[in-house]
Amino acid sequence: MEQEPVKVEEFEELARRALPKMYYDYFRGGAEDQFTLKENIRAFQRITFQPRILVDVSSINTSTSLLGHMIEAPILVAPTGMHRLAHPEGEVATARAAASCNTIMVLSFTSNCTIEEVAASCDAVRFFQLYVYKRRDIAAELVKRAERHGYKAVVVTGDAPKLGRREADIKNKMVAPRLRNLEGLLSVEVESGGSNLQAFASQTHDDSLSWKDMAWLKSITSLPILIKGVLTAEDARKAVEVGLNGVIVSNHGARQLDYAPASLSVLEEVVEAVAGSVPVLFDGGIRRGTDVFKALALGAKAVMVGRPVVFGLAAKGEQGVRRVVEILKDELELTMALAGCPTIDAISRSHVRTEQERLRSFM
Ligand SMILES: Cc1cc2nc3c(=O)[nH]c(=O)nc-3n(C[C@H](O)[C@H](O)[C@H](O)COP(=O)(O)O)c2cc1C
Ligand SMILES: CCCCCCCCCCC(=O)C(=O)O
Repeated sequence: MEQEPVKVEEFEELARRALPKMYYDYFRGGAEDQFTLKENIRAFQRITFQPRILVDVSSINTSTSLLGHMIEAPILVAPTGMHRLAHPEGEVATARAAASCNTIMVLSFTSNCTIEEVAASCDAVRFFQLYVYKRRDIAAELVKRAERHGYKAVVVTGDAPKLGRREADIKNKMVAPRLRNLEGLLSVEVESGGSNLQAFASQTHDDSLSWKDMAWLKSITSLPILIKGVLTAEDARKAVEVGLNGVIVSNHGARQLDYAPASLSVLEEVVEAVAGSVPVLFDGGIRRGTDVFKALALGAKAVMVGRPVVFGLAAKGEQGVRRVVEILKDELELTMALAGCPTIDAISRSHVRTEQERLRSFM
């Protein structure tokens, strides 16, 4: 009998066995040499703990609030495209799992289930991720639909003027289904000798999108707007200047610009740049509760999880996603106890040590 995974990483192998190679490669892959993909994981290994002892940790509380919404733990579901390639129930299963874990799912613009189907599937707080297409009216229409169906924030992705070069998809001649949110709005014929995702994105994504356009985005919605893909203090300051409501430190799971820094390695400078004016979220390489703790200690308000969720979905549907989030939460809880932090607010910068700090301590 197959053993139940005891750590999140184990879902990847189950997903590999469950999926056609083309889809598994799409979900797992990064851009080009996949340097950043490895760095996203290695960056966590370079941070160690400075735990405190003899703290009363008989009761641990992982709950926190984000933009006024209470969640059971600061672990969100990142926007990832096309969940029906992982499981027939697609994003509806993911949304139900997130809801049962009392956390927030960020629905991808490139979902297979529609904004409306996901909204109707369960009662939970959810955000909507937006790609801005050359056809601006489509963004306006989808944001309006998300707002009408109770989504609580817009996450605009800023790191994908074009899609990164994912060589496995090119080799596999990756074919994706049409995007159901776009039915009746856009019909694009894609002919490609390689990945039809890349071909589709290069026809549709607005690669002229700039900071100036954030005023337009604010004009089409009253929802809070978070910008996803920030990797520098400079961009974090611009996000605050143009009046956005949150910053997400992310390199898109290393699927866009290869040799971009590991998200974790730039988190602190972004946190310092925004100086508490808006929440800073984080994604890229979260595989353990210890990773969640490290990101929070470096100043993230919450983290988002991409691949592990999709692998959980591919392996075991809704229950698989639920287990992934639960395992991360249980590990976070244990880490908090062992580090001497009974609450999320108790996690501080002084609970972790970077590699530079460790080296300096030898001098
Ligand atoms: C299969 C896959 C699809 C993704 N699709 C989207 C998307 O539609 N929109 C988006 O903003 N980010 C997308 N991302 C990036 C994730 O939101 C997130 O930044 C990344 O997965 C975090 O890294 P992790 O996978 O190591 O957790 C995708 C990532 C993966 C792996
Ligand atoms: C013919 C339909 C093609 C649909 C293409 C969708 C592009 C998905 C991109 C999702 C994403 O951000 C990712 O990293 O992958």
